Amino acid sequence: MAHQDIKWGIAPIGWRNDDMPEIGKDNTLGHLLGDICIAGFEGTEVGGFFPEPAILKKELALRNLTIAGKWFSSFIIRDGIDEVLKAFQENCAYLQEMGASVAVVSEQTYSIQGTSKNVFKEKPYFSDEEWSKLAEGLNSMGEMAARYDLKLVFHHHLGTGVQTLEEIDRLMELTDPDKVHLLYDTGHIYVSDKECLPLLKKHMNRIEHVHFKDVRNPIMNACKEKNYSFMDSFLEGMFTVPGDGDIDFTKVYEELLAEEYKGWIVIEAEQDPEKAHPLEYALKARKYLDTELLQKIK
Ligand SMILES: O=C1C[C@@H](O)[C@H](O)[C@@H](O)C1=O
Ligand SMILES: [Co+2]
Repeated sequence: MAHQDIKWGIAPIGWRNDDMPEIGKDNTLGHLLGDICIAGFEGTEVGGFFPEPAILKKELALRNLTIAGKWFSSFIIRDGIDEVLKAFQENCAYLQEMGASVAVVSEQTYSIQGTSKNVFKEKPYFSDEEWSKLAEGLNSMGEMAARYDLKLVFHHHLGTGVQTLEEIDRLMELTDPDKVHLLYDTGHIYVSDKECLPLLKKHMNRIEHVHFKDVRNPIMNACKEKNYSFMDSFLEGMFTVPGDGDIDFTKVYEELLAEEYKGWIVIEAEQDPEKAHPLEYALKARKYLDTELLQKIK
């Protein structure tokens, strides 16, 4: 048992959403960080609205919070690796300055996550040539991340070319395990493949960062029925905090402990903050983690 090896965070996405910047735009950094403290989390990930490092560091230090990582959209297939590395270097320098441990990367070439396309039926697929280009590019990015004391963790995502377990298998096979690690997001793999444990069991040795996102089955099924996009689905309430949906997080957490996972688990539940009060949901998550995971699982 090693509960103490896990750091618990909560992502800004319940307060403000980078995929739809108008959502929760009146929620300030102070409001977010204050809520994170009230709910008893140790840190967060960087949101698009966060200020420059000097200001952010002060706000975090005042509340004894830390930064786990930050999302980076790569377009390796579309733009080529040289172009991507220029922007990624800046991202890594920023994260190193913030004392983060991971650089979260998602390949967004052909992604439909920000479009009105049906997220359940219209995901893109890469050609063999594109897979090779992606893997080569990620290896270079992983090398760069390591130079900044960071681990590159790849984020599989609905509506992208790396969504299903089969696609994650392929990416893991094609990339160097010392350079490219995996971010395990329960919600994305559950909506994609209807289960989340097989990915965890198969690729535990590559997982270096975790997002706990729960899914409400009835809403997911309704969104599928209505051919909803990714954004319409989360606005409808497809995702929620652990304990409030249909994923059994006790099994997930037991497996992480059994495999001696060390690192961050970040609660990440995008919903419309007008409908799902961010602090109320952060407290709901905290209560579930305390009572069902931390106290019961030995
Ligand atoms: O980690 C994430 C970051 C978001 O921007 C993304 O769309 C969300 O679904 C997610 O899992
Ligand atoms: Co995620």
